[in-house]
Amino acid sequence: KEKVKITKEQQALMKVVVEAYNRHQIPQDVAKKLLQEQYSEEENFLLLTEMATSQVQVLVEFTKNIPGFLSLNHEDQIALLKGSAVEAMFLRSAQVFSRKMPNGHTEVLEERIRKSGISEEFMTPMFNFYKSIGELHMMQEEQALLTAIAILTPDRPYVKDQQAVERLQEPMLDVLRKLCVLQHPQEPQYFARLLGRLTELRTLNHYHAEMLTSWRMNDHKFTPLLCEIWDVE
Ligand SMILES: O=C(Nc1ccccc1F)[C@H](C1CCCCC1)n1c(-c2ccc(Cl)cc2)nc2cc(F)c(F)cc21
Repeated sequence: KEKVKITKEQQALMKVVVEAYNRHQIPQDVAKKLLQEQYSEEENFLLLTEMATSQVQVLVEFTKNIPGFLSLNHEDQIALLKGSAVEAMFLRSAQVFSRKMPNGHTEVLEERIRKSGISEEFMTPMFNFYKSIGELHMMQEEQALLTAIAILTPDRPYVKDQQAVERLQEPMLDVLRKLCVLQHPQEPQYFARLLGRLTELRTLNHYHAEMLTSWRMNDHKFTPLLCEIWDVE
């Protein structure tokens, strides 16, 4: 059985990505807000657009710290950000949802989200994803690397130099694979399950524009940044 070993360079890569991931976290805690009180559908929509707008700004800062990203072709940098912003938000939401909370809090949080204004048809796929992320009990190194791997997806629309993106994504996949073997020795399939979540994440991508435009309220206002990043308005 070959002894899996994380090299010095891989340690350094992981450190950079995890520090960037932890540095660029959402300032105010949306879960705490939602647990404090029940908001109207309009207030929830406004909260979502504020959270999502700050999440995009945070994502850009995180991405700039991914080794090699800033050396990519500039149009490709934009294509990768545009292609992954919604996934990064759902991944972040899933991580927020699966955080250990005092008894009963997760149920209240789920209830508040169910009543936030999102139309019923999207609840099942969204909560299935959140629960499947929760079951993985991901460490923050895994969360950070998985987010970086999602951003560095070579086959996003309009990416010209896919090989250059692959060359950045591969080292992340290598260190994540080793980390999974070392942290979850009893679960040889754990790495594959992690990557499977990225596939599930892409399906949520299809729904996101409709989730927003079908929000139970009229006159949906988006920030200019969200109009750029999300396919709305
Ligand atoms: O703020 C949000 N997500 C979010 C965005 C950026 C960074 C961190 C985030 F958590 C929204 C709120 C907004 C206010 C109304 C309820 C949903 N949100 C979603 C979500 C996100 C996007 C769509 Cl289209 C549908 C639901 N899923 C959540 C699960 C949670 F555990 C959570 F705490 C908040 C969550």
